[in-house]
Amino acid sequence: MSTEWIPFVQLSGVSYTYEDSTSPTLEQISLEVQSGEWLMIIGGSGSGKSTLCRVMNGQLPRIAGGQREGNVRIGDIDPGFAEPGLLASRMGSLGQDPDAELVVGMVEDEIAFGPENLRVPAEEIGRRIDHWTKALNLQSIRYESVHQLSGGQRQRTALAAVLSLQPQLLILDEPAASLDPAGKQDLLRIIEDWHQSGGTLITASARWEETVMLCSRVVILSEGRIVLQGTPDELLLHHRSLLEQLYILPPRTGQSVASKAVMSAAGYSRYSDTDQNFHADHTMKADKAITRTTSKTEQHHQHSEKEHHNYYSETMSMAVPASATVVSRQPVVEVRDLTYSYSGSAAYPALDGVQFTIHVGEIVLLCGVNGSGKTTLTRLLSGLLQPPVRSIYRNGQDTGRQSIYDRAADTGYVFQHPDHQWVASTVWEECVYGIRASLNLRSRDILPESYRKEAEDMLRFAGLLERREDSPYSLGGGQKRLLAAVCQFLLPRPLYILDEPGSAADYFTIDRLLYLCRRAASQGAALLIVTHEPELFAGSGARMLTLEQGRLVEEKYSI
Ligand SMILES: Nc1ncnc2c1ncn2[C@@H]1O[C@H](COP(=O)(O)OP(=O)(O)OP(=O)(O)O)[C@@H](O)[C@H]1O
Ligand SMILES: Nc1ncnc2c1ncn2[C@@H]1O[C@H](COP(=O)(O)OP(=O)(O)OP(=O)(O)O)[C@@H](O)[C@H]1O
Repeated sequence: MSTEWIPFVQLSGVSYTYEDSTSPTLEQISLEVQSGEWLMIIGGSGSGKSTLCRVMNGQLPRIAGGQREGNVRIGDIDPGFAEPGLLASRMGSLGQDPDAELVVGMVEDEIAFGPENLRVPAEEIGRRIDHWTKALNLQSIRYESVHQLSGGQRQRTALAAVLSLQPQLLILDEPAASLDPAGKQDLLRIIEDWHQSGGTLITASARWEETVMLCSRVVILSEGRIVLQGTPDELLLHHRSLLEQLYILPPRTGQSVASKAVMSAAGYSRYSDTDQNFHADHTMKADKAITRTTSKTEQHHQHSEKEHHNYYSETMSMAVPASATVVSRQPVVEVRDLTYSYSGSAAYPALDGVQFTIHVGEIVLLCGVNGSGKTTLTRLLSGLLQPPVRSIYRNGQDTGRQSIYDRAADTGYVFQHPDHQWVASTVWEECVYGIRASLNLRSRDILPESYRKEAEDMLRFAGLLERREDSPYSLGGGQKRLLAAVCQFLLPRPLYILDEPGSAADYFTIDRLLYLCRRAASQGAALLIVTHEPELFAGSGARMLTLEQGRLVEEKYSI
C-alpha cells in the first residue's frame, strides 16, 4: 500500500529579486517540507537564508516588494499574497533582529498581541501567557516594557509571542543568535518539544552547530541556490570539505583563513597554492557527490575562492604578526567600583561594583548570561550612556565629568545590531564617513588617495567592495557585522568595543573579525569584545571577564 506524500511547504522554481537589485538573490529554489519535519537551511553569510525565510513567510514580496517567480505553497495558501489573518493561523516566523518583531508595551502584552488579533478568548490568552513566560524564563520580566530588555530577553519575548499563536509551521532565522549558552539549550529543548508534538519546523543558520544533528534534513544554500541536501549524517560524512569551503564548518587545518592570508602576503606562496589545490581537488569530488547543484554555482565558488586568493597576495598592508599581541601595562581604560541603575527600573542595579582595567594591546572578552549587564557596560565605556562620576577613567580623565562628545570621541563602537548604527545611504559612504569627519571633509570633497585606497582595501578584505553602491540595510546579517567593524577599524583608536560581533555569522566573517581585532591589538589598541561564544576567539590570547547579575567575575586564564 502506498501513502501519498503531501508536503506542507512546497516551493518550485522560486527565484526572487529585490526591488533595487539587478540580479536575483534566490535562483530556482525547489523545496518540499513534509508536515512534522524539521528542515534546517544552512549557508554562509549572504547566501540567501533570510531571503528564503522571508519568501516562505510571505514578507517577500508582500512587504518589501521585489519580483518573485515560481510557486510557493504553505498548506493551501500562497504566503506572498494570502490574507494576513489566514497566514498567522498557519505559521509563525521570527527574523534575526527581535526589535523588528516587537510592537507593544509590556512582555505579556507582546505575547497576547497575536492571539488577540486572532480573537482567541481572553481566558485562553491568559493560559498561553502563563505557559510561555514560564517556558521561556520570562516570569521575572513579565510586566516590564520590551524597550528596557536586554538583547537576549527581547529575543525570548519575540519567540514567546510567535509560539503563543500556536502555529502549524514555525520559521526561525537564527533563533539562538543573542542567547547565552544556557538560554540556547533551553530554546533548543523548547523547539524540539514543539517539533516532537507535531509542529513543522524550518530553521536557518550560518554555521553547522549542535542543533543540526536534531533536524531531519538539511539544505545547504550558496549564492542563492541549493547546492546540497540530505540528512545531517550524510552531509557530514560525504561533504565535509564542501561545508568547510562554504565557511559553514571551521577549517580543519586549525589555521584561520586570515592567517593563511598573512602567510601568503608574507611570501609563503606554497600555503596558498596548497589551499587552492585543495579547493580545486575538493570541488571536483564534490561535483560528483552533490545531489543538486548547477555548473553556475560551481563557477561562482571557484571564482570567489580565486578572488580571495588574489586579494591575499595583493594586500601586504593587511599583514599582522601571526602570533599574539604585545600587551603593555599601560592602562587604556580603568573602571573603578562602577555601579549603574537605569532610572525607575529593576530590583537590582544593571552593574554593581564593577572594577577592571584594559591595557594597551590587550583583547578582553566580556561574557555573561542574558541581562547580566554586558551591553550596559559597553554603552558606559563608549560614552553613549553617561557614567557616574569617579567610575570610568580614560588617560587619567574621569569620563563621568566629560561631555558626550569628549567621552565618546576616541572609541570605536560596533553595535549589537548594526542597523542601529548606519549614518549613510551607501556602503562606501558609510565606510568613509568617519574618515571624512576626522579630516573635516564634506561629502562632496575628494578623499585623499591614501585614505581612499585603505578604505577600498578594507572593503575588499570584507568581501564588500562590489557592494559599495548598495545601501548598508540591504546587506546580509554577517555582511552588516563586517561593515560595521570595518568602519570602526579604519579609524585608529585607543579603544574598540564590539558587542556580539560574531553572532549568527559564518566562519568567513568570524575569521575576518578576528583578524581585524588582532591587527588593531598589535598596533597598540585595547579591545573589549562582548560574546556568548568565547570559543570563537580561541588563539587570540584574550583575557576573559564574566558578568553575573551586574557583578564582575574575572577569569584568570587567557584563551
Ligand atoms: N533589501 C535588500 N535589497 C537588496 N539586496 C538585499 C536586500 N536584503 C538582502 N539583500 C542581499 O541578498 C543577499 C542574501 O541576503 P540574506 O540576508 O538573505 O543572506 P543570509 O544568508 O541570511 O545572510 P546572513 O546569515 O549573514 O544574514 C545578500 O547579498 C544581501 O546583500
Ligand atoms: N534601557 C533600559 N532601561 C531599563 N532597563 C534596562 C535597559 N536596558 C537594559 N536594561 C536592563 O539592564 C539589565 C542589563 O541589560 P544588558 O542589556 O546590559 O544585558 P546584557 O548582558 O547585554 O544582555 P544580552 O546578552 O541579552 O544582550 C537587564 O536586566 C535589562 O533588563
